[in-house]
Amino acid sequence: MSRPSVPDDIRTCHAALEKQIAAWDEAYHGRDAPEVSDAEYDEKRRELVALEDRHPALKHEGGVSDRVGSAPDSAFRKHRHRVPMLSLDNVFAPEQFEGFVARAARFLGLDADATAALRFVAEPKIDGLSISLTYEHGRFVRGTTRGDGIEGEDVTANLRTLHDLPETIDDAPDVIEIRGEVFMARDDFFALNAQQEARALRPFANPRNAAAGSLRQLDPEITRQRPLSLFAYAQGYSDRRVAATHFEYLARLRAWGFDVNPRSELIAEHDIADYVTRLARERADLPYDIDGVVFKIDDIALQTRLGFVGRAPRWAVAWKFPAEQAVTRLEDIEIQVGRTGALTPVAHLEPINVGGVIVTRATLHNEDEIARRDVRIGDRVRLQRAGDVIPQILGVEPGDGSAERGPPYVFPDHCPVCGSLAERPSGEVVRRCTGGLICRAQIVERLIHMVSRNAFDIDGLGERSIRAFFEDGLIARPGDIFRLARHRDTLIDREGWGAQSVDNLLRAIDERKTISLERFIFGLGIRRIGENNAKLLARHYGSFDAWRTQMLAAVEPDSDARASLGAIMGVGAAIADELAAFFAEPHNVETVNDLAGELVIQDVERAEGGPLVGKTIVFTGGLERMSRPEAKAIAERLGARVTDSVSKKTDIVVLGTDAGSKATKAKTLGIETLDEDGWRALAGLD
Ligand SMILES: NC(=O)c1ccc[n+]([C@@H]2O[C@H](COP(=O)([O-])OP(=O)(O)OC[C@H]3O[C@@H](n4cnc5c(N)ncnc54)[C@H](O)[C@@H]3O)[C@@H](O)[C@H]2O)c1
Ligand SMILES: [Zn+2]
Repeated sequence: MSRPSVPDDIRTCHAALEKQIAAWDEAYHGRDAPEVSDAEYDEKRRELVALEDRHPALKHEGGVSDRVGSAPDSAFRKHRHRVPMLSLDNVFAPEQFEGFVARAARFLGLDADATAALRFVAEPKIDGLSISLTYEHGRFVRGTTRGDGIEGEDVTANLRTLHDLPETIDDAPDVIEIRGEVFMARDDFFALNAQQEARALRPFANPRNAAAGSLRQLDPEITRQRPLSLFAYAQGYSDRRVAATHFEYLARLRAWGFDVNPRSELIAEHDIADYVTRLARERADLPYDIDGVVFKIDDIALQTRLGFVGRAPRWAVAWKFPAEQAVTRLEDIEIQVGRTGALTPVAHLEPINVGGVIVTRATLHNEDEIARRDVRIGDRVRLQRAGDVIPQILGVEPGDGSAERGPPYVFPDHCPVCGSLAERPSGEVVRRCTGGLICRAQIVERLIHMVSRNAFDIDGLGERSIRAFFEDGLIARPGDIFRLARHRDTLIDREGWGAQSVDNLLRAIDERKTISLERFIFGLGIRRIGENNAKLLARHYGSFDAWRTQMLAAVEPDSDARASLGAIMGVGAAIADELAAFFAEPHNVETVNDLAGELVIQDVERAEGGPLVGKTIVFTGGLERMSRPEAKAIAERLGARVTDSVSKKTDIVVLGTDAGSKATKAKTLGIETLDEDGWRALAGLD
């Protein structure tokens, strides 16, 4: 039977969705730093599944719709689970739960009575990360994360730092995998975030990410300092059956010394809805965030027969709660000015409890959103907290008409901090203060950015200190941070400081006087120059002097320097323009020079004695992931000589697409050839 063909545009759309979701998965599961809200993520995933339902030919082996989590991080030792670690299918309403039961009954061939006799274990669905614990002869030997469900990361040493984890278990099978959830209680999470902020480190988006980020540390000592908890709730591999039912298994886990959620209950189908209602009511009072209930068919023999399909077991399902919402009064709209001058509206709310968290601030996104929802000061607004810390305003609650509303909100066209004009280029949603160099808000935000973790990473110099030092005139521009030692006496006299903490701070600053070029570039906080671009620039130019010389030359729009800047793969013309605009401003150049004068900026490691030193290399055919000029520049930087034609003196020929006669010639002469991936690997680019 031939497969129905899928129109090209649908295929393209499907591929784009897969690519986007895979990237978000990697950010969320791999780096514990989600790039979008769960709601936005779930919507795209639903779109993908709907598309594949309509066009089954789109489904393919290893496709995103069947995938769990993301691949293990290479920084950890990989470990293959004996039994895969899966995700769960979701239901949101009673009919959907009935559908789940009906599918299981059909699969097992159960009649109505047998179906009615099914028992389920209900467990709160905690938002953490699942882990697998292997015990051999009763001793804990290995702990792993879920990873992509097949292979996880070995985090044994980190898990050993958890108080709730039994080191030994009695009367256990020779080999058993016990599964559960590592999570962070809500109060612990807020305390950790406050600590992160005080130290100018990035706060975590939600307790799940905080738990995952804390467990997936290369240094177990960091994990030890993080308040992680563990609930055990499932079994993986076992060479001997330890219980006939899941509920008995939970009792067994308790006897072994694991924490098992005390709200786990054994119930019949007709009690399901009641359990959901009860737990939803208790939700805000629980010390941890939950996003639903997990229901598992209790009989383990039936579980085994049911097995799994795609990315989820057939014998369990997650009943997801809607995101927590509340209604409160919008007291004010504050306009915050960011590092790059962006004006961001923040809602000030009459304090309200949303799912156990007192909320006083929420995001209003941007000017257009406020207008679209016609949000006005004094309105009663509906807000939602969905896993993430910062709640969103969903809209205005309809009033009863008795109260008069305030006037429509007018977004300011001047910076509230420096009074400069705030412009909004056509096609952009963000309005920006044009005061750049005189805008105190931008100056302070840049300083805060500069000392942050991925830039200069100065221990003990957090947002609060920067603001205070700036207010008192101790720091006015970046270079001043490295001249703070001159104010040692003044600092010691400050409230809450003392000789010792000041000296610690000065030492921490001193340690950062030697800095890598990429951190230096990133630390400048130039718009659009994030860590990735900073790295690309550093690698490309190699030294601070080379970089600065080229940036100054690139100010001229038609210069070679501008063209080659834009040609760096991943940089592009728009970013090149941004850098040029930055260096066109004499004050910026002065600031950069002043800062650099205080520092030792390290050159990017040249591959001395690397695989390309002294080699003659020829590129032929088209490269997909970089331009030819860039490839040439990289090869030269790594010590190679790049020529146009293949001869006996050629050492390496890199074959792009449609390589043609040079490929043939290389073959006749017996010269080493590489494809693009091989070239990237040799150059250390991947
Ligand atoms: N914002 C983003 O960019 C982004 C990206 C990827 C995933 N996500 C979110 O992650 C979720 C999907 O992740 P998922 O695949 O881990 O699925 P899931 O969280 O919906 O369900 C499976 C997980 O539930 C957990 N769980 C908690 N209590 C349990 C219990 N008692 N028994 C069994 N399991 C229990 C386990 O860790 C298990 O792996 C979605 O909510 C999605 O929105 C968000
Ligand atoms: Zn301003």
